[in-house]
Amino acid sequence: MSETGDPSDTLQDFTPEPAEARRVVVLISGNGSNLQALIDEQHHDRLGGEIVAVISNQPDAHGLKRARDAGIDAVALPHREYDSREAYDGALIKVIERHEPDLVVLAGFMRILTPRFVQRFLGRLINIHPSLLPAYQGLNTHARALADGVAEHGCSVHFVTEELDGGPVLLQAVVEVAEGETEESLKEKVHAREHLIYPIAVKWCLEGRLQFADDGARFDGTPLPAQGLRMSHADAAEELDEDQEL
Ligand SMILES: Nc1nc2c(c(=O)[nH]1)N[C@@H](CN(C=O)c1ccc(C(=O)N[C@@H](CCC(=O)O)C(=O)O)cc1)CN2
Ligand SMILES: NCC(=O)N[C@@H]1O[C@H](COP(=O)([O-])[O-])[C@@H](O)[C@H]1O
Repeated sequence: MSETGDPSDTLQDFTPEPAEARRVVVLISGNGSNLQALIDEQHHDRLGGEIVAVISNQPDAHGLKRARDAGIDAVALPHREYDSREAYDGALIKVIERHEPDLVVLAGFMRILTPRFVQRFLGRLINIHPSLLPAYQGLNTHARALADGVAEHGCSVHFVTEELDGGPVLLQAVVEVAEGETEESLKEKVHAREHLIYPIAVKWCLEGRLQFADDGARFDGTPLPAQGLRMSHADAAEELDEDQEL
């Protein structure tokens, strides 16, 4: 972890440590199904690192139970106990830094982060968003996509920047919107693909294959297109299965 805080320093100095030494902190607010997908990959030694803490702004988040059941440090840090977003983010930074993460992963973390927080972890802070960014930034993405009658929807993994859901996209997965699709059925389709691509994105970030740069993101040193790498269901399953064969 670079002391300058400059992401290019952080990433250029990023020499992949052995997998067991790479440390991940996950931030959640709710159910934690994406967290569970990461935990499951870790248990199969396919995550490329270890989840050392799970932190939730919602003390009753089911994801905290998932963390405890997996023997992972589960921390409730209620945002309602702080007078301002800045005060909360300051406390959140301290809790995270105690765990010395190589990567901070937002997995259904429903708080807009302050510039101070983003700059502290820029380049090693990622999020999964339930749309094909740059479409449908923000909340209620499935309902908005259905209301617009789009034929395709999906999910995106991106580096987190100060611009809400505007950071460089790393991976995307596309789902077809069927006739008669409901918000719930579409959410389930997208969730299933999130659970495939997020562990892959985390692994590739920890390995230094996905890297943040001032002009976007890179995969194995090559600049990524604006919508990142599109991963089909088969691509993602193969990537995970390949590791399974190792
Ligand atoms: N500075 C950034 N912060 C966050 C980003 C980001 O890219 N830049 N990604 C989001 C994740 N996110 C969508 O993927 C998201 C989360 C929360 C909200 C939001 O409006 N939150 C409200 C509270 C909503 C609630 O409690 O239900 C708020 O913070 O006031 C929008 C988008 C994570 N943060
Ligand atoms: N804007 C952020 C956002 O909407 N994130 C979305 O919250 C869900 C969390 O589910 P989970 O708690 O079961 O992982 C996921 O679908 C994720 O894409």
